[in-house]
Amino acid sequence: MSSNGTLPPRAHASVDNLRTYLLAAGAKTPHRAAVIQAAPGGGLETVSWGELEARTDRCVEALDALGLDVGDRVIIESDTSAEAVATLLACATLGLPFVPVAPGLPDERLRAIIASAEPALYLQTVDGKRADIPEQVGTGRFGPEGVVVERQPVRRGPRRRRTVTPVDTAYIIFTSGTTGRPKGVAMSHRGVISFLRGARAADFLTIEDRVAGTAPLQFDFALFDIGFALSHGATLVPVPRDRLTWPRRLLAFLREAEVTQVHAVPSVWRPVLRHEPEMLAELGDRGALRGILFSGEAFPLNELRGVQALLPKARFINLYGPTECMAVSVTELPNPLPNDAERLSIGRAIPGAEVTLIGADGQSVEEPGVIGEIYLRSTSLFNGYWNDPETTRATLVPDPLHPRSGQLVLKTGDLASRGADGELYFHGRADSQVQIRGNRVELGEVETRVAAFPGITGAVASVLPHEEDEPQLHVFVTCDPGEPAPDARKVAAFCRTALPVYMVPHKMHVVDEFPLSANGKVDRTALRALVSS
Ligand SMILES: Nc1ncnc2c1ncn2[C@@H]1O[C@H](COS(=O)(=O)NC(=O)C[C@H](N)c2cccc(Br)c2)[C@@H](O)[C@H]1O
Repeated sequence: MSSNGTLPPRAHASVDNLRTYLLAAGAKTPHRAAVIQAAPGGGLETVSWGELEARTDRCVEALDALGLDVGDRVIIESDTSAEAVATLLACATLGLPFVPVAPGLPDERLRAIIASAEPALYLQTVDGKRADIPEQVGTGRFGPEGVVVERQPVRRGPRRRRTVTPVDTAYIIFTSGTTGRPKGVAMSHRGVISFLRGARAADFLTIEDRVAGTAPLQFDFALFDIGFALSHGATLVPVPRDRLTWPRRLLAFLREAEVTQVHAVPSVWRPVLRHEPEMLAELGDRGALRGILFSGEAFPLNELRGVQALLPKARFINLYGPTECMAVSVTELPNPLPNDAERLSIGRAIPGAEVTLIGADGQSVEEPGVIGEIYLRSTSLFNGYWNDPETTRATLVPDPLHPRSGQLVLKTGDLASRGADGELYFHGRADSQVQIRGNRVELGEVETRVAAFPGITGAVASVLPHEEDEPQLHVFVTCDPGEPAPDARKVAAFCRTALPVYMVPHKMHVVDEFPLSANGKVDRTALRALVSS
């Protein structure tokens, strides 16, 4: 009993809460595997649904004893694992927003997140290496046995909340805001669950599936992998980070764990295509692999075609959307893609959500092929940016179709057009739209064309400022290891036959591989720095 004689606040079983929603599917089959993961001593270990719930409740008891109140933040530093899932579900049970971070996060980044989120508690795994957590934050470690608190959190007065509601914040994802100050995306239980419910319409998973997740825990892709797998009663198979760096090790792990679905950003497949195509084909041919889900950035068409050719029987899902709404759409792509496909469909919003394209004139775009900015109406919209009402107001805006209604919609900053059948096609970020000689350049189109040149395996286009002249279009390319470097003039001529002159790259740079961000997306800023240095 807490100080004022009432029960500590908890999510009632009938109420939308991440814990209730993610454990529900396994409640009837407590002996089935909820998580299959690399065992500390090598090989694999299985954590059943019954064991996952027992671990979650052990964590709840330990956290409950600290007297924290609904809304007090808990940082969880870990890779995805059964222990991490139990700990974040325990936080959800008590209404403690968790802030997931991966072990590789630089110290100063963690300090910035702590300064912004002012967490009550910082938890890392039993073998975590992090030290020097600021004094005002409680610390502890978690493992298969539950949570052990090392430094008590500073009590912030009596509990004032009596229960945990669906609109309470489930987690805060800190993304690298353009200003360098971390931007905390606060997502509610209702938001996450409404997206996961809508995503089930894709009918992509069954309880027999083993879903490999490859995203770091600070990326909402990882939270989606956990949510999508567990809400279907399927088995989550977290891929250890050190397995991601070498294709052979990654594919061996997928084979050993008999994985049926792989969720990954497109860049995960680049080294696999380059070094171990046959091994990937085997996973689809004689192995269990039957589904690929990707998100985070457009999958380069030539690379997607390469993966599809090696997995002719697999289903491919393109998941698009910003963290501020978990995502917008879940679209199954044809395998193989039609030969004349020039860009990937991002389909249509999940059931229960609706996209409106808004043109430069602020009116809704109705004609096919015309580009507008994606505005999203949905119950999966985030609660706001942590401690930043101004940026929140610029992102959760009055419905442009009915400004007086009080309804808010998400202004995504992404551009799209609709095909004849109403499906959406992604045209990049509004803030990265570039003009050359007054013409809008579609970087994706430039990249697709350059990557089609014989011997070029990848292309990333970027407009770089030029001191005395106007901005110039550069393209960074990776090449077939066995082929001679392509002649820039021939590549330009190849582009000239298919693209308007202002979209023909002015300069080509050959790189060994594309630098990646912490979330595994191509790091365009790092590429641009190669030139200005
Ligand atoms: N499928 C695509 N084609 C093209 N461009 C994409 C795609 N998915 C994103 N993007 C771009 O990435 C931006 C968003 O970046 S983000 O906020 O870091 N979040 C992400 O990437 C992750 C994303 N929320 C996600 C991923 C998996 C599951 C869930 Br549930 C949610 C979008 O606004 C788009 O510009």
